[in-house]
Amino acid sequence: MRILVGRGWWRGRAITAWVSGAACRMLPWPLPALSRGAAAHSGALERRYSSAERKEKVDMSRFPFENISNFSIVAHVDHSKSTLADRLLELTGTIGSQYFLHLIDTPGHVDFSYEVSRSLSACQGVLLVVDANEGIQAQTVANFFLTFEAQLSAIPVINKIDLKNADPKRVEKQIEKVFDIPSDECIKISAKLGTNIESVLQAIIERIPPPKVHRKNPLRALVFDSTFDQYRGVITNVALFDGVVSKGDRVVSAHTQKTYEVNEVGVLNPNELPTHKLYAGQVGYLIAGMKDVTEAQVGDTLYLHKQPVEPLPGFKSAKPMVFAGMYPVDQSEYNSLKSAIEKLTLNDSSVTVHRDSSLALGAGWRLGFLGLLHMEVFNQRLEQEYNASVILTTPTVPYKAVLSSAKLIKEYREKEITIINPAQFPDKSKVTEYLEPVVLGTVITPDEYTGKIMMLCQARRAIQKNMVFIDQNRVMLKYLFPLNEIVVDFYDSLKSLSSGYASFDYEDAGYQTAELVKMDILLNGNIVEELVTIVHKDKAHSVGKAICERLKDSLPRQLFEIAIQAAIGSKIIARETVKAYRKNVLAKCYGGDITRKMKLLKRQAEGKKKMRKIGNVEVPKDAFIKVLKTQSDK
Ligand SMILES: Nc1nc2c(ncn2[C@@H]2O[C@H](COP(=O)(O)OP(=O)(O)OP(=O)(O)O)[C@@H](O)[C@H]2O)c(=O)[nH]1
Repeated sequence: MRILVGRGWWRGRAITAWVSGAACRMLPWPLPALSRGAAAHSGALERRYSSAERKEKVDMSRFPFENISNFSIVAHVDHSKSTLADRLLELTGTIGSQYFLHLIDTPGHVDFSYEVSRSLSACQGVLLVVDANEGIQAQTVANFFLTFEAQLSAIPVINKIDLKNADPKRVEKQIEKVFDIPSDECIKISAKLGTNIESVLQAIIERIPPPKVHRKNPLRALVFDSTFDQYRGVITNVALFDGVVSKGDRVVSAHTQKTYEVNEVGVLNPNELPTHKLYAGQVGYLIAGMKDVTEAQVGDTLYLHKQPVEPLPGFKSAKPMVFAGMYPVDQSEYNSLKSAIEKLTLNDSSVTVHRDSSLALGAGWRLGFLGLLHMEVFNQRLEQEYNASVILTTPTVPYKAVLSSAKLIKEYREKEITIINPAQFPDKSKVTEYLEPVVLGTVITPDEYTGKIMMLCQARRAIQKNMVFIDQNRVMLKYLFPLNEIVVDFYDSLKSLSSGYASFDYEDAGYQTAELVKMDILLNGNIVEELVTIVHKDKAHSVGKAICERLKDSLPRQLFEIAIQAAIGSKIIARETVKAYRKNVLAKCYGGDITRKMKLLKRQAEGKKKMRKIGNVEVPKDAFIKVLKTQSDK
């Protein structure tokens, strides 16, 4: 499964940037002919620095905030954020400068919408890039609304006008209809050929307001990203809203209240370039002896020791929304996998890790991720960078229960609990209601697929909220989806129903009441702990049936009949039977070769050791893997 992932995602540089939050680049503005009102000009910053200059450090006071633009590029996958950024860099790198442009690269994907919102809060404007052939897609809409919420100026850029099928007029109209931006504000470019890129730079200067900041106030710096460097510790990306910071200052994290001494400040150009100071309005990096990224959380505010300030609004701790069990394929690899997970989480504090164990799969962990893409990327990195082979179980979502039992409330010390592990699912008699996470999904599709897509959404318990034609033959559908219904294969189904043309994106929409039940799977009357599942009442039968069928296909026949049952409480809702059979491993051994017979019997005994015994039924590890990995196929 892969959702909204473009090629660019896998480029070395981009993957780090997306997983950990954001990366930032600084663009010196090259065109002295352009000016914004009465902005003061204050010297030039050359793009290439001599080693002497590097040693001396750049004097950032030469850039008054009126000459600074902090902006970001947002776009649907493959609509060419990277190509445009490269073009802008190329163009700005030619001559001296009057303006200081910070391009803050946001992760873009909905899994990281909190990181996107924090990165955007460091900006005053965005370039909203739309492909001239594909037009507005679901991710364009999601990105636009994040921009709108952050009250930023959006500059629509229609890219790829060189394509044979480009229809910039149609896209202009879509932009006007969906985002209410007059079509004459759209800039039409070809990032590939470099056509009209100057107009984009000009629009950044003219249409994006300078940051509203106060350099004389005490320091107030937003942490909008952080990375871990083995030798230098945590490098935080900061946007200064007030004040000044320099090497030797002592800064305090508003979130943890820990104090640190600043060892280095600088800007990213695009590599780290140390500066004397950073001033309000500027975006740069700060190194201050933080040991791991949990000390520099996205959205935190840094202020000067003994000069506390009101923290910047919007801080949230990372909230995992998708959980999955992770086990080494071979238990002998437990320690190497543990060390790989530790290394990856050093750079990504939003992954939660709890030790877990399963009688069938051995020792492992229960990991929490921001979303599906986040989970997939983490898994891919384990495989690609650490050569790890893992079993990742079907993802689940965090449910909630509002307790009515005084005893349970006392035990949990709260009335509303979050349930990550089905074993903790409280009985219906002890709760007022169960809740499930929901998301507001946007689908954009050519009209001809609308009927099929609506049926798919209905089958996933989604409630339609809106439907509009964004042009003659493209439809935008909005649905409220239970998160659980899209975590497994929704995106793949949508793509195959629409021959690849529909796009999908979603945003967090809180929790809704749900009729949830705990479903047990029994083998000859004994509960299989690994397969206990929380499901919606309406889906219990189909999910239970699918698990029973899958188990039937993967359980070897044994000397006696095996009843596979799905049950809610004492009520059986699905059943399959594996007929009795005796596997005679000696069947093909004619004659009296006793050593060969012994060998075959020994191998059979070893095979049995790998089985997990449930009651009198022996279940091979592979059967668990098959069921756990595909449990929510409907
Ligand atoms: N024809 C044409 N192709 C373009 C243009 N700009 C970018 N492309 C191509 O479109 C594809 C995607 O461009 P990228 O810049 O990688 O897009 P991106 O948005 O950064 O991609 P992700 O990081 O995957 O989201 C690449 O194959 C580019 O060469 C353009 O103006 N015209």
